[in-house]
Amino acid sequence: MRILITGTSGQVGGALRQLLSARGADELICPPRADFDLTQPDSLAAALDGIKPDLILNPAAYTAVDRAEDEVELAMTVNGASPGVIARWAAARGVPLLHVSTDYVFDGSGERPWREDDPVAPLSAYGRSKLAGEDEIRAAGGAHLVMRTAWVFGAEGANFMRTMIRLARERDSLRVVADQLGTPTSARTIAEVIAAILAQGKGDLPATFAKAGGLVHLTNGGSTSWHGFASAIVDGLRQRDVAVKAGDVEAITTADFPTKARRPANSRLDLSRLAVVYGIVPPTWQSALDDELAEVAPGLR
Ligand SMILES: NC(=O)C1=CN([C@@H]2O[C@H](COP(=O)(O)OP(=O)(O)OC[C@H]3O[C@@H](n4cnc5c(N)ncnc54)[C@H](OP(=O)(O)O)[C@@H]3O)[C@@H](O)[C@H]2O)C=CC1
Ligand SMILES: Cc1cn([C@H]2C[C@H](O)[C@@H](COP(=O)(O)OP(=O)(O)O[C@H]3O[C@@H](C)C(=O)[C@@H](O)[C@H]3O)O2)c(=O)[nH]c1=O
Ligand SMILES: [Mg+2]
Repeated sequence: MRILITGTSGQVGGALRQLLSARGADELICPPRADFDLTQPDSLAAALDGIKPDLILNPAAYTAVDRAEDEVELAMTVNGASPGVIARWAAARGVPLLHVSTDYVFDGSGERPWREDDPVAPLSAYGRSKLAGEDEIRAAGGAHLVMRTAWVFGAEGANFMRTMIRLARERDSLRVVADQLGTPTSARTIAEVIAAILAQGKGDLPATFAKAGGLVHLTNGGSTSWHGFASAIVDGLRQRDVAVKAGDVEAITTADFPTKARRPANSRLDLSRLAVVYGIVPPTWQSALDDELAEVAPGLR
């Protein structure tokens, strides 16, 4: 099978490329941004005609949450309009599309984890742009699976774990918000779950996507706050004998840490559908963090 993977210089695309190429069963086409530019939706149909994929995996996105507040149109084009073009191309040719979306489509109200059919109400320009992408894909009417994930981290790429590692080694103290709850999710876990679903879909991927109604939540197991995540990162570094300058991580509130974009207070995603439909129960976020720290720690000692 010819699989197009977008965004392979990013966390999720990179992990997908690594995992699927190690399995060696498929031909992977991983264009750099210059050859598949989501800021240019009008160029994508011709690019897709040239690539001729049998399956499209689309993790590429505009992911700068605060900057999106000042680049609303650009974020909308990359995260909304372009996925729409890809989805219509795919629907017209019977090519299944797997797309990655976000917890930031929710407003973060309430106390329980968000289910797939709960009402969406994004608080940020990034969240609105990702919701637009979801809507475009559903409207295109082809075989699709939108996977909403959250708080993506890993040994590579720009992410909160790597930011905290850098700050903990540079600064005397860390201050991190304790009133936003969610689930850190490793890019590796996301790639493994996607690969497992693709394996289940061998022969009839559209039916496998349809079993979930085209939408499924996917994070690691458990939940914490950004403060809890930061504390676990610092503890994990110490346990691995990495010198850390910062003392305890100070718990602060969202009001103490002003940012351009608003973020959901309750970002936890309910994983029941993933378990019921696909029989997949991802590892806990602590176990995923352990795996990533094991990879980076040797280089930090
Ligand atoms: N990061 C997170 O915490 C979360 C992410 N998500 C979603 O998961 C998906 C993957 O995120 P993640 O891997 O972390 O993202 P990254 O920011 O690590 O990577 C984004 C990728 O998209 C590519 N990209 C950005 N703009 C364009 C463009 N105009 N044309 C082509 N390619 C482009 C980037 O390429 P380049 O290197 O050229 O910039 C990069 O390869 C995204 O859809 C995101 O919305 C969901 C929840 C949490
Ligand atoms: C760096 C830093 C951040 N924070 C806060 C700000 C924010 O509320 C929270 C996380 O900060 P970040 O900027 O890393 O997170 P953010 O960029 O909002 O992460 C989001 O990215 C997009 C792409 C998604 O889809 C989401 O699921 C989510 O992962 O931590 C602190 O409290 N102290 C700090 O020193
Ligand atoms: Mg960020």
